[in-house]
Amino acid sequence: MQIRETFFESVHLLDVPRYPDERGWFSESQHQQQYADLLGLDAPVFLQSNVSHSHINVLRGMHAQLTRPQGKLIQVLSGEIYDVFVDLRADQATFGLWHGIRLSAQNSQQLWIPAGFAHGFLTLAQDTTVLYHCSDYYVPNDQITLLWNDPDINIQWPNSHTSPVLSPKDQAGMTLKEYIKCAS
Ligand SMILES: Cc1cn([C@H]2C[C@H](O)[C@@H](COP(=O)(O)OP(=O)(O)O[C@H]3O[C@@H](C)C(=O)[C@@H](O)[C@H]3O)O2)c(=O)[nH]c1=O
Repeated sequence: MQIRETFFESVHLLDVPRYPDERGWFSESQHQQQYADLLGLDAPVFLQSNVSHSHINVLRGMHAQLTRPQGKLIQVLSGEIYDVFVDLRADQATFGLWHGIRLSAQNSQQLWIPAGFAHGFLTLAQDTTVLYHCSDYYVPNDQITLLWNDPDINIQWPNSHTSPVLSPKDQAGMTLKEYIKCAS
């Protein structure tokens, strides 16, 4: 497996091998020991796995958990997304900065986002299915939503001329300034 650096030192893009043959292809979606070695993590790394399916132009996020932050290993099974992560690690010089990466079902790339980031994505294709493994459980009362279009974060979403479809929770997300107050 090949590991690529991204804008943030601890966020990695992984090229997961695919094994094609006359039937189609095979690929491993999660191998505890390999990921622990590759990413320098302690096992157990993943406690919960999720799948979401979305129509085109759906924006989910930006989500984080305050006291039980989740690391996420993200992979697109069908369609395409623009995946975005915002650094919420208060002790980092990159606090409040964001980065985005396109992920698609065309390859078996996976994106590893460690705990401490808010995460979200915009779907760029109809019938987009995303699989992600999380390093901790979902704790609804612990979750916060950062506003996807907070001018202080200034995420440059693709197709910005059209309004994305958001859940009511995500429409009512907090700004980075509000987050700083609520987290301190
Ligand atoms: C995230 C999650 C949701 N749910 C339920 C709650 C709700 O009824 C329904 C939909 O939840 P949400 O609207 O929060 O789903 P969604 O907006 O897809 O939330 C996800 O967004 C992406 C960007 C992430 O990074 C994930 O960690 C997760 O927060 O599913 C669970 O049962 N378990 C879970 O782990």
